[in-house]
Formats: sequence, structure tokens, C-alpha cells
Amino acid sequence: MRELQVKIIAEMGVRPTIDPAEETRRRVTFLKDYLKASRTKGFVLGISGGLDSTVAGKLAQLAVDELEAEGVEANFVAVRLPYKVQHDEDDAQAALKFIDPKTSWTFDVAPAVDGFETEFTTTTGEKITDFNKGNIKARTRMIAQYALAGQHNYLVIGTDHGAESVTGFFTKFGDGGADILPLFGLNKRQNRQLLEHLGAEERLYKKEPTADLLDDQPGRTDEDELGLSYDHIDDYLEGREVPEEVAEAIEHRYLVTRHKRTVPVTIADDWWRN
Ligand SMILES: Nc1ncnc2c1ncn2[C@@H]1O[C@H](COP(=O)(O)OP(=O)(O)OC[C@H]2O[C@@H]([n+]3cccc(C(=O)O)c3)[C@H](O)[C@@H]2O)[C@@H](O)[C@H]1O
Ligand SMILES: Nc1ncnc2c1ncn2[C@@H]1O[C@H](COP(=O)(O)OP(=O)(O)OP(=O)(O)O)[C@@H](O)[C@H]1O
Ligand SMILES: [Mg+2]
Repeated sequence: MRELQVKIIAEMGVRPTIDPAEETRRRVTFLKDYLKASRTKGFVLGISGGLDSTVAGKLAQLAVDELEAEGVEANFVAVRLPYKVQHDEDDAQAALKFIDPKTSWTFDVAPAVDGFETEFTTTTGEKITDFNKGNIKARTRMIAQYALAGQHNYLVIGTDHGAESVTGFFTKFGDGGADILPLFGLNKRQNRQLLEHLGAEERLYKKEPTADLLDDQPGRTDEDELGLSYDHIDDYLEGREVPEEVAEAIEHRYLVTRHKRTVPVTIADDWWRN
């Protein structure tokens, strides 16, 4: 295996094969144990209709069900965070139906995002790019989730996992901003495996991944933007051989996004020097 591949796999915690039942058990137990240790009262998570939030949302609801059965107070708030009307709202509704959360809210991020867009232009005289506005959508979702968590002493769940973390394919302090990451150590196909095991319908576990952050290209696939396939990223993280140019592209993205996987850099850090 490539030297850097070994290092990256260790950092991402991905294993070549998983037992979905065992992974479900470990992760539900982790959510329960951390909630108790942190003396918090529940979890908040944005539900997009995409694969990752459906898996994490189901794990959170299972954890809350078990906590309540044990007499521990716990809530799970599944929150829809559309920007206006989402083009695949039917998938988001299917995800909610499958998760069957204890509490479900809808918070439209459009007024806040559009307010930023207007003020940005007033301040700079520039029209904000669609790409930059997309990151504002992701960060506004983070603010909404923290507002809900702060109000009720809940934890914000993040959906980051190996296949997104390795390429830095998330918004820094946006969807990357969270308190607890129950999908750590899984790649994309392992998340699919978990969701199938959890009993979701096929449209949910086979759903094409999309960040869906752009006004101009709703539902643009992650693979199109990344120029990489999840199959290749997953193979790489399972320690398999991938074409040389694919390995180089993954490693390049890994290296240039290191700053997104650490706390803000300080004068005491030197990881960035090499
Ligand atoms: N070397 C460095 N050291 C420390 N900080 C550095 C830095 N380089 C940039 N930065 C900072 O980081 C910022 C850039 O990072 P960031 O704001 O994240 O922006 P960026 O990485 O440029 O964009 C986010 C990417 O993640 C994708 N995404 C976002 C959200 C969700 C999903 C999804 O799959 O659902 C995907 C999105 O489509 C886009 O490709 C810069 O503006 C700068 O402030
Ligand atoms: N429209 C939305 N409504 C609610 N939450 C959202 C929305 N868009 C993004 N999020 C939150 O941001 C997270 C990151 O988005 P991301 O696209 O990586 O995950 P996903 O949509 O759950 O799955 P996939 O990556 O397969 O599309 C989501 O898991 C979800 O918690
Ligand atoms: Mg998505």
C-alpha cells in the first residue's frame, strides 16, 4: 500500500469490512454514553433526505428510544433546514418517515442566507458567488442547529465520515461544525450498508450524494464536483489499489484540506510546515 494511504486510513479509522449490526450497536451505545456523560438532554440533526443524515438520524432516534426505556430523559430533534423549497423534498419526507423522530421541526434558512447575501453586496459592492453563498447555507444550518441545541441543552450531531473527511468535502464551521460524529470511521458504501441494515427503503440508501448548496445547479452530485467517484474513495480507504491518478487526487485533496480537520492553527502548531 502507498505510504500516505496507510497514514490516511489510520486517521480516518476506516476498516476494509464491517458488520452492520455490530456497527449499529457500537454507535448507538456511543451516542447514549456520551449523552449521559455530558449531562445533556438530547440531540439535534438536520435531515436533508441524503444518505448520511438518514443513517445518523436513525442512530440518534434508536439511542433516544433506549435511553427513555432506561428512564433517562432524552429527546431527538430532526430538523428540516431547506433553503426555500427543496427540489427533492419528497426524499427528505421519506427520510423523516423512516427515522420517525421524537420531535421534528422545519427551519427555513432562506431569510438568514438572503439577508447575508444582501448585506454582503451592500458592504462590498460585489455580488456574492453562488459557491460562496452555498457555504453560507451550510453555515446557517449550523447556526440554526446550535440555536436549537443551546435553547434546550442538546448536542449537535454531525454527519462527517471517512469518505467526506479525507477530501475535506464539507464547509468549515458549517456542516463541519458539530459536537459528536457518530459516522466516524465509515466510508460511503459502509454508510449505505448500515442504512440498508437499519431497514430503510432502497430510494434512501441508494440516493445519489449531493451537497445541494448551489442555486444554479440544484442537486449537483458530489462526484461531479469532486471529479472523483465514491467507489474509488471507498476503495482507497479500504486499502485497495486505485488508479495512480485517483490516488494522487485523493492525496492532494487530503493535504490541502488539513486545516479543516483540526482546531484553528496557533503559534504552537507546526503540522502545517511539512
Ligand atoms: N491553509 C489554510 N489554513 C487555514 N485556513 C484556511 C486555509 N485555506 C483556506 N482556509 C480557510 O478555509 C476557508 C475555505 O473552506 P470552506 O469555507 O469550507 O470552503 P471550501 O472548502 O472552499 O468549500 C467547501 C466545499 O465543501 C463542499 N461541501 C460543503 C458542504 C457540504 C457538502 C456535502 O457534501 O454535503 C460539501 C462544497 O461543495 C465545497 O466544495 C477559506 O475561506 C479560509 O477561511
Ligand atoms: N436541506 C437540508 N436540510 C437539513 N439538513 C441539511 C440540509 N442540507 C444539508 N444538511 C445537513 O448537512 C449535512 C451534510 O450534508 P451532506 O450532503 O454531506 O449529507 P447528506 O445530505 O445527509 O448525505 P449525502 O452526502 O449522501 O447527500 C447533512 O447530513 C445534514 O445534517
Ligand atoms: Mg446531501
